[in-house]
Amino acid sequence: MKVFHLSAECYPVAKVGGLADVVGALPKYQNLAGIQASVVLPYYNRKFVQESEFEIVFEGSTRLGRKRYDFQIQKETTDKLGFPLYLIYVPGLLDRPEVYSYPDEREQFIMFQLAFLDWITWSQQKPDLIHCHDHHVGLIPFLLQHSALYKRLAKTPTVFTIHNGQYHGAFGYDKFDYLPEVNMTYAGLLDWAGGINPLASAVKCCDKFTTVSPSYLEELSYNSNGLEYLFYLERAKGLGIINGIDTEVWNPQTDPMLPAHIDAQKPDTGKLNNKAALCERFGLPLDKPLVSFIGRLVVEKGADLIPEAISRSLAEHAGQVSFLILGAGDTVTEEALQALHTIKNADCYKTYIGYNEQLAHQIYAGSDFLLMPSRVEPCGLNQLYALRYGTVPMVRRTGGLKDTVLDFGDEGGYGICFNQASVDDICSSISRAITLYQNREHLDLLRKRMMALNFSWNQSAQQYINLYESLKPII
Ligand SMILES: Nc1ncnc2c1ncn2[C@@H]1O[C@H](COP(=O)(O)OP(=O)(O)O[C@H]2O[C@H](CO)[C@@H](O)[C@H](O)[C@H]2O)[C@@H](O)[C@H]1O
Repeated sequence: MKVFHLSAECYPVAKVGGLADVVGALPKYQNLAGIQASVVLPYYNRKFVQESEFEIVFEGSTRLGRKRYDFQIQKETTDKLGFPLYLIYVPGLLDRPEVYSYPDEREQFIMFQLAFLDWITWSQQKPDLIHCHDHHVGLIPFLLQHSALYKRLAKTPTVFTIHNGQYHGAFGYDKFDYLPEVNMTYAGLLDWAGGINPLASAVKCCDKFTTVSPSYLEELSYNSNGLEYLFYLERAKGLGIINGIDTEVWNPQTDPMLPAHIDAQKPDTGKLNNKAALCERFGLPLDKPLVSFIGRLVVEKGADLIPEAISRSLAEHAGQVSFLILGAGDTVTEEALQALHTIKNADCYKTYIGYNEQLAHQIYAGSDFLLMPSRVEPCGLNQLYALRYGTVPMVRRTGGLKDTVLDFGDEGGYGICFNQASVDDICSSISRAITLYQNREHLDLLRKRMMALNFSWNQSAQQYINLYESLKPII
């Protein structure tokens, strides 16, 4: 079975968040399970691309509005990521370093989709299925079925995975002419609330949509930034499949980014050595429980609550807990986190504003607790990395966090769970963390329990394959 994954991100080529981790791992595990899964990405002028070798496998040109663009399909020659990787190179549009935030982002992603469809149409390929990830490639299911240009592929099944239902990629009808000629009888399938909405269109037109956890599938019907009714209507087409993690990249016993490795059977020494290196780098005390946060500093992640929760906890538990934050995002939150460095007890607090992959690995390994007070969390990977690195996740019960973390107070549990994305709930979970840290035997038991959990991709990759198989008769 031949499947193309289409996405804006893929680790290690271009990563902004968890989408990259999934697209960089799922196809690898699917190939190991016996299907032929490839990844198609926009071309990014970044380190991985500069340091790898590519061959041109197709050249074409396609129209976007009034302009015609030449494009190339470049294939990485060695398949070193565990799957064939194709980049779509469009001089002047898809040839830049950043993944998002260009003023012509809309044009970039439409062009990406059109060039992909042109390529597989003109090169006479016959994929068994096309798997699209998030709104950046949400127009594919509609275009396949309702543009005469791609008629040959019209019956190709499509799966659409929602990693984040808050972002839809919507745009106005003034950009309608960026699309190729489509059958206007069906143009309503592009629409939501008077605009072209790629996420809504994908949900309407795909054969099956998936969410990255079962709980998130339910939540979309009451929290999806305006698409609630659509998700309610289309609920029979949805399936929740929990993300896995790439256990080769995220292996505490071999991870080259760590100063010390962690043995899952005897985690204490490895944890301590990692914590010592981290505390030394940031000037934090080694003998206090270290609570960390890693992620985009946005409202969805509850990042705006963190500054007040930290300042309150440092006042209530002076000298009993320390904090380390790694992230970038909303300016107000970044500034509030920076301002905390000047408060009383600030010697137990450090923040690093920016993106740093290696530091993230070191924080998962060297922290005692990882805080995730998310308002919305479709799956969450950070808690899975924390579990694998023996760090107790402190999570708000929502989406995938609810599906993957059991409170240590419950039988067989290992994490700290709370119900509200509020400063109060975060502070009480910090108090629980401090108490737990004082009971070293219990903490050691939880670490061993967490590190024995299996969140590898094997099972979820197979669930996707089963889903693909179930769509085959449509061909
Ligand atoms: N400043 C920084 N420096 C270094 N590394 C950083 C970083 N900020 C974030 N990261 C890394 O980026 C990834 C974030 O993963 P999440 O699952 O939290 O992602 P995100 O919300 O982007 O993705 C969406 O898609 C994923 C995948 O489906 C879902 O799990 C998730 O719930 C959904 O919101 C992790 O690998 C984390 O370590």
